[in-house]
Amino acid sequence: METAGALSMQSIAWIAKENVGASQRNFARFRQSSVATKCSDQNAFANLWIKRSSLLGRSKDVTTVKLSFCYKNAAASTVESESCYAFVDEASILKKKSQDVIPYLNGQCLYLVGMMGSGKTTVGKILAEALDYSFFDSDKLVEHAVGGTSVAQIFRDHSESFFRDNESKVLKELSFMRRLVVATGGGAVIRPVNWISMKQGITIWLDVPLDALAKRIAAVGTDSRPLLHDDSGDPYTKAFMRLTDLFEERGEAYTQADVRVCLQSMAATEGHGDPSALTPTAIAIEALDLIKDFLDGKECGKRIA
Ligand SMILES: Nc1ncnc2c1ncn2[C@@H]1O[C@H](COP(=O)(O)OP(=O)(O)OP(=O)(O)O)[C@@H](O)[C@H]1O
Ligand SMILES: O=C(O)C1=C[C@@H](O)[C@@H](O)[C@H](O)C1
Repeated sequence: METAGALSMQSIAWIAKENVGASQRNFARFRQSSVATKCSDQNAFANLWIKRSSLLGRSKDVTTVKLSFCYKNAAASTVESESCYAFVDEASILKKKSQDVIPYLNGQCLYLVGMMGSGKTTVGKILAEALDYSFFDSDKLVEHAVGGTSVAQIFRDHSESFFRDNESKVLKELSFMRRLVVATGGGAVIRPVNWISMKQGITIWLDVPLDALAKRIAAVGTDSRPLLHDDSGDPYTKAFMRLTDLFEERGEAYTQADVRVCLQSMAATEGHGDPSALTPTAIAIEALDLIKDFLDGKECGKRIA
């Protein structure tokens, strides 16, 4: 179709959530005036349908785009329709979303909280690069502060509470800084004093189902994770059992975060239901969306008050 050919790749390289309207199975309608203006017939208007998974930034390369045209005076609502392929790449989406969120952030730090293995380091580094922030891992800072030994060794040579005291000191020092993404230790949320430090910035909970966490941890082993290492059994089962206990103790604490990135919900929105299929970049993109919503809400609150 001639008009479908007029749809430029540029026009769909970026899909803002607020432009997404009604949805069909696996497709979402994308309202964009530039598409309609590319319609050669002034009496027609266009609907652009983009594969839903692309909206989460998951499709790395090609996505299906359906373009349908409705003529204002026609009896049938849709008289022409065409499918084509377009490139929607995660990197451009991440870049665009981070540019959008930077003015709202105004240099505030981001603190990633979540269970061990939830991706705080992996997603944190992606966010830091996209926002042109510095990345810090609080576990690494504690290791450095205690003379360069590993977290596991600190637990062995000293105690968990010695580790936690140093973790609180590190978080307090970071709270005076700006333009940082901090991956916190999985247990940082249990001390209220740490929330006072982290709430100087924006707190983001990476909420990953325990089953997916146990799979990730089993894949890399539990040597570096002292709280998981002592139990016996196969790596997946011992990780899953211990994570379940820890989550019972801490689940509530994570809900204090300003923003919750729920991988189960993301996977459900994508239609496949598998949180393990979500890329770290897609998770970072979702985090940026939610951070912007959170900061928008704060601004609205200020205006209303
Ligand atoms: N979205 C993802 N999909 C698949 N694997 C992932 C994803 N995010 C992280 N991983 C993998 O999971 C493991 C744990 O990730 P990462 O170190 O980022 O988590 P963490 O929350 O910082 O962990 P910890 O609190 O124990 O330091 C790594 O092997 C990483 O490559
Ligand atoms: O979940 C936890 O309590 C921990 C997570 C790691 O990041 C480390 O901070 C340490 O192993 C404790």
